[in-house]
Amino acid sequence: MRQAAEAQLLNPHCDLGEEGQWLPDTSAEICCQNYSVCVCVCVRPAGLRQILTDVIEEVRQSISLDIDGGDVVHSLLNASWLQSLLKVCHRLWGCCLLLLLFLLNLQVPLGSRPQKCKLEPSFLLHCAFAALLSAHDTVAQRDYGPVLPPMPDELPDDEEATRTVCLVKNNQPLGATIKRHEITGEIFIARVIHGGLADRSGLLHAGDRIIEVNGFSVGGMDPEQVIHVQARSQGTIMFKVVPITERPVHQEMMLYVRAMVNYNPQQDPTIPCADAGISFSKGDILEIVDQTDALWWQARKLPSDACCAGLIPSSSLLKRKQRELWWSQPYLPHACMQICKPRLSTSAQMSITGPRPRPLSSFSLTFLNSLLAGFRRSLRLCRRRFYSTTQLPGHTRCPSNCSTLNVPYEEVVRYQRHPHDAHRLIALLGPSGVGVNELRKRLIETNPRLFQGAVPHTTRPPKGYEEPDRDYHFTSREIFDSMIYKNSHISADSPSDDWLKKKSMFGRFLEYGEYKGNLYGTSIESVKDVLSSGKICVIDIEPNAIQAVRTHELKAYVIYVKPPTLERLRESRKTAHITTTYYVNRPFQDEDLQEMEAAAQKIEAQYWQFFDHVIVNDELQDTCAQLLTVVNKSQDEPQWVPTSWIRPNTQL
Ligand SMILES: Nc1ncnc2c1ncn2[C@@H]1O[C@H](COP(=O)(O)OP(=O)(O)OP(=O)(O)O)[C@@H](O)[C@H]1O
Repeated sequence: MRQAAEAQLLNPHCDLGEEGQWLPDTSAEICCQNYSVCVCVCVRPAGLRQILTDVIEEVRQSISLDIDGGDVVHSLLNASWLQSLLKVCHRLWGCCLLLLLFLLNLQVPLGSRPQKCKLEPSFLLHCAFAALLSAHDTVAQRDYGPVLPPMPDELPDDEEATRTVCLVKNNQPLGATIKRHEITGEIFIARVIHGGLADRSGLLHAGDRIIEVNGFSVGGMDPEQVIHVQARSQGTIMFKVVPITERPVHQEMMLYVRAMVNYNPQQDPTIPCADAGISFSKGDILEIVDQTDALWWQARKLPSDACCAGLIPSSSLLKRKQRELWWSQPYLPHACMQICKPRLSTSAQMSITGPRPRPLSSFSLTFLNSLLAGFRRSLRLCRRRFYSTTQLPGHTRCPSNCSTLNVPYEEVVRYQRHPHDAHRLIALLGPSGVGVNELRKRLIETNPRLFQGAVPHTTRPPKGYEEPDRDYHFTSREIFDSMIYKNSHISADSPSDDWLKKKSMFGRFLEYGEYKGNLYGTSIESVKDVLSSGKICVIDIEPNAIQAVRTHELKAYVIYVKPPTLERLRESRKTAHITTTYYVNRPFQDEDLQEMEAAAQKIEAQYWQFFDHVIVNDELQDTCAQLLTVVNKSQDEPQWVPTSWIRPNTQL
């Protein structure tokens, strides 16, 4: 029984009773002997009671919090205490099953039992109960080992309590890093990696001072030499440590983030241990399991079944790194600034036939410059021109506006739309010519009762066949300008300015632009009108409008339409036409396809982290089918969304 108990694999993070301690992992087989402090290794009923009490308390706290139900369930199911409880249940169930088998055996009529079953059922039952009672007595009397040598009588008062920990090496790393004290030169355990071998042993902690490794004193050694000694050991490895006296209380909390930047520990000279780091790319979801260290957090990349976490830079450290990198780059105006000026100048370069746009008033020019974006067919050429002429952004110098510099990790939660809630906005984007409009059109055609576009605003007069508020919201320039102003300056219900309040009743724009002297734009209100009618609103946006749609009220699901390889583009677009002017479509030329590919690279380099889904538009029919599936999933299945959408005022 004792051996069986010693071999059990239980979670070391849950204390089972005051003196109790989870048994170590079998794969580590820790033998714990202490020269002056006795470490008890047992499983006590009090411990189980404690777990159950914790469970009830945690559930009670979860209920009292006003948070998303799915989030609570997800947190509960992932909680370490539940995992521990399941392990306990698993083992208890194993015992019960054994007992049940004996009892069943007893129920079977003697005649029907196989001949080879020689033992009488009553005898088997007796043995089982006897073993059970004996195990109970053993545990109750605390008659378990290893039996430690008696404490020496004459122990000096200043004798330090030490702990000897013996781990059996397997092919897993130890899961701990060490460091040398700058002044004393002593070697300490710097950090224990969550879920690693050392962590699961429960016997090595950050702050423990290492005295010996495999019998060798580490006094005067460098951390590298200590690691060398450890690496040379075969079979088992033994540490003699002075345990840290006051272990920091480690509060385990669930935190999920979306990475807004790429990170590779192998290219980071400042990481304490590159092998302990994990790499991640923009858009990856990370589960932060430890934020104790202000500089280096521990995390898992999802989806993952790895129990061992890895090191990642903390939010503040990553911000600092991004800033340093940014300063080291050659100056490039940031896209959020570039997007304005080149647009105006390129539209001039483009020599679009027809009257030139009338000069904007200084008022509208200022605000148009701040968020100029193309809209529909009229400005597709501007988009194409813009992406083909601007530099690849890389790390551009715009510290105040660049979101990746300010928020390297975006806190996220799993969100499941309630059937009675408004649908999530579907925002499609991609390089010009890739097929965003084609896909949007086809999606709406599949079910016009469910899918609908937003009605745009324009300052141009209606054409004969156009119906106001169905084809366009035809507005005056004055109202359009006030909506642009509202975009930049006033909150939705600023009471101070009656004039603006009256003029801006149409709300703010997601994006807007000018073509041939007329303004065009998509307002948030137009999108909300569709959503509040119970339909799914499908719009196409410029990449720089992503931030405007990623809000609590619209909860946009952003789908990036990516071109296939150049080879496949040539093949699939043989009969397709590209829009060159308002009136002219012509077949794609190779140059168009190359421009599309280059534009795609630029968009991906800057905005990949915001894409909820990426669809490669190769075969049109296939892409349409994929799009439909993805859109349905976006509404019906849980998705990672920024925490601020669900719990405002959340910041890392
Ligand atoms: N997968 C595809 N295979 C073949 N042709 C396609 C495919 N996707 C789109 N097309 C065609 O490519 C052309 C350009 O598509 P579309 O107008 O939708 O581009 P876009 O992304 O909206 O770009 P822009 O805004 O510049 O027009 C259209 O003629 C469309 O029918």
